[in-house]
Amino acid sequence: MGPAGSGKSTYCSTAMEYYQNSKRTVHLMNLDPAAEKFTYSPTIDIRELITLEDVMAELDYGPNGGLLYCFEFLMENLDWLEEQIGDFDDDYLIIDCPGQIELYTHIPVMRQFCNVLKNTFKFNVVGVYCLESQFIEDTTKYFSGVMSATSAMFNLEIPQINLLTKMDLISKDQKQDMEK
Ligand SMILES: Nc1nc2c(ncn2[C@@H]2O[C@H](COP(=O)(O)OP(=O)(O)OP(=O)(O)O)[C@@H](O)[C@H]2O)c(=O)[nH]1
Repeated sequence: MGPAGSGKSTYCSTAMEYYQNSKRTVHLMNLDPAAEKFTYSPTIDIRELITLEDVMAELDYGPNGGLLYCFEFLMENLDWLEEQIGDFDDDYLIIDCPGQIELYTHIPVMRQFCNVLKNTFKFNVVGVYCLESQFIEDTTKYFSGVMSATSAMFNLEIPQINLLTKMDLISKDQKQDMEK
């Protein structure tokens, strides 16, 4: 999870490759009903159940209301999800989430989804919150990002790893400052 463009999909496909190379069985789910293209092929794709585009066209919703509708629709159609993950047993499942941070910080849908994964499907759920490392150049942006990550952690009530992404774009001087 994390803001739009923070590197979530890139992290998911890299993690997927890592697990596959370590001979673990791993699946990848796209949970973004508005996703257009991927750097990976998802095993499970919410867009097979519902897409934001269809909701906006058919119900005349805006993007935010449409996204909420998609999540509510998913929660009402858990038999679809059960069919998709029915025989995963002890496999790993990486879930690539949408970039609207309000889903993690103050709207209950993602928390409900995590509860379903934990209580109904018996997964051990861990959140990975992606934050662009360039934010450390700007105190306001950095603190705002850190507070959003903290808010997600409190709201979702799952163990959370906070990840600074795009470290290759950080200058040598900034890296040295970080290490101090
Ligand atoms: N240089 C650099 N670019 C990266 C890195 N990770 C992601 N990017 C680039 O950042 C852009 C956004 O990355 P995505 O992985 O699509 O980000 P996202 O959070 O999934 O984006 P949304 O799905 O739109 O919310 C893409 O152009 C990536 O190639 C990184 O570690 N280094």
